[in-house]
Amino acid sequence: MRILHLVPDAGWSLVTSAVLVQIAAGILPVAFILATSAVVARVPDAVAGGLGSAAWSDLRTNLILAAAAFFGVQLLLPVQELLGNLIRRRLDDLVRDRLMAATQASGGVAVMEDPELLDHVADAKDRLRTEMWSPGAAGAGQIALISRYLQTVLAAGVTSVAFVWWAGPALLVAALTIRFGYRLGLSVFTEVFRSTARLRRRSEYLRTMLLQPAAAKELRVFGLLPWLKQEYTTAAMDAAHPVWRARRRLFYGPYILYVLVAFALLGVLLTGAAQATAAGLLGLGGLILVFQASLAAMRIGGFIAESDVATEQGLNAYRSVERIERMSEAAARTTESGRGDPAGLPRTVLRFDKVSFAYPGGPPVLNDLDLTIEAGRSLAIVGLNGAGKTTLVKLLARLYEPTSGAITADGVDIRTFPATAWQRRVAAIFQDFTHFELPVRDNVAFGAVEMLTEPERADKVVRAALEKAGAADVVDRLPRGLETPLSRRYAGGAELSGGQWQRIAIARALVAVEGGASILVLDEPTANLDVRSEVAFFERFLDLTRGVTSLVISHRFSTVRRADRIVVLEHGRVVEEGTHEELLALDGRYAELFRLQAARFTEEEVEGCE
Ligand SMILES: Nc1ncnc2c1ncn2[C@@H]1O[C@H](COP(=O)(O)OP(=O)(O)OP(=O)(O)O)[C@@H](O)[C@H]1O
Repeated sequence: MRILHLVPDAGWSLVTSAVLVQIAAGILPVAFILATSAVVARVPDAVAGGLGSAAWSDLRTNLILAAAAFFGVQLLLPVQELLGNLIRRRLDDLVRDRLMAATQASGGVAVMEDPELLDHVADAKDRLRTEMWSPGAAGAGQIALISRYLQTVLAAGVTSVAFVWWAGPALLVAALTIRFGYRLGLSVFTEVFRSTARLRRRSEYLRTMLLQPAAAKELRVFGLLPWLKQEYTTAAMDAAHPVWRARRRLFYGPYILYVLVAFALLGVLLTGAAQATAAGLLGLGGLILVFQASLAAMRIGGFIAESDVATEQGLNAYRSVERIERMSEAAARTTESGRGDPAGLPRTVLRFDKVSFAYPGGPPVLNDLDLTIEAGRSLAIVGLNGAGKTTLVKLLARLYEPTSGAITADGVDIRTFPATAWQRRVAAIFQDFTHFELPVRDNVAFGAVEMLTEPERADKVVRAALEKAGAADVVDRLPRGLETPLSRRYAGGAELSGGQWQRIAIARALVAVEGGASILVLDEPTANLDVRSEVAFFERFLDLTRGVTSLVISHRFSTVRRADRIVVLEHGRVVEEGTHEELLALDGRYAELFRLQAARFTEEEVEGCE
């Protein structure tokens, strides 16, 4: 029923045409059986009457009818397939759109990291890619059943009329019982298959690692290829074994039952029909009719290639899509329900007020954190690995929501704005920022994507940002300038170094500021820049972003010391804050870390001079 509700979305005219064709495809085989039996019944009289007799012309008419029914069935086959394919494609396109809309419904990313959601996404994506087992194929498969059921009912009816009244009901009960038993087995099997989604996801990940260039360097340098192949084989077998076991358990037994019951019932019916013929109660044509119609009626008990697996697997994929929609809608209700407008904020201050946060199922990362970020000033955050610096920024960008406490902009809780609206205020370049395999222009203009609708302005702004980020000369050297795709996988594409990519990302952030973002976050912005470039960048950066609220996370003290204020994060709390000089004078954690790093640099310099 679930899938049937979806079917009309393929378009009424298409669905109506497909249903009509299916009805014809259900009637024609029974017409063929009737006509061929009539042919057999008329042969003795026609032979006796000779050419030109009434019996002969009767025989000819029935032969023509049988031939017409036969060719009708053959002609309808490609039409059934074509209409089925159209329905499948249309429905799959719609389901694909729904899947994409669902995964983008929330401004937060927590739901996208939920393993349950990821299993459902993997399952739905897999099934949509196969086409044979997709929700669309399930819709088309349901329609294909019309001809099968119609044929069964008509053929059973024929046996009742032509032989004994109970033959038809007996055939129907036997065939449908076997069919529903088989379908039940199929649905349990599909559930078993679905439950292996996580195992299949792991084996798919290992296979992708073997095939894609991302891990090619490490796999070779560390000699991981044999290990990975073994691991992939094990993972693939772990995913396959439960499916194979279920297949043996659920299908072989019912299939044998089907064959036995079909044989027994057909044996009784056909022996009865043969005896009736011998006794002169049923003609030769009647015997052939009962024989063919009984076989046709029982056929529905077996496997129906164009429908069975597709409907079960497609339905499961559709359930996954519905589950994703429910999970994403629930997430979006939390992140997008605010109605406020954050335009122009913050004018004075951003505040973390007793903010605590833990990733789902994980230990606390932030504990009652209080932090004040003055608007229009620069703030640096330092702390050891895992202290929660990036997490703090993710909360500020509303990629996650605090477990308790609140983040406010000029005193207004930022949850009163839709997350997607608030995110337009924030330009963040994360440590693991995305290397879009797209032209330089897009990579930079994505800071304010609406700019791409005005190519001339976009080019001007992009060039200016590249200049400021110190990446103009890198781009000038590229074969197609701003048009160069940043990946060797495309003709005329180029691969950039880590530091060059970082400059591109910084330019992206500057474009975002130009586009109206008022909070600029740079997480380890200079980690890939050499020391001289880093110093030059920061001097320029502070000038460029004057008046913008900027947050910089860095392990390099040469970077953070230039910020207006510095906070030290430890165990999910701010443990020290002040200017570089104040924190040194405090002689606490910051001073200790600074001295450690300074000592290392001094040693390196001394060694370098020796
Ligand atoms: N998506 C995530 N899901 C679950 N746990 C996470 C996630 N991201 C980070 N963590 C955990 O949260 C803690 C803080 O991580 P975070 O990235 O905020 O630290 P950080 O201070 O930025 O560290 P680094 O200096 O190494 O970048 C770590 O223990 C990490 O394992």
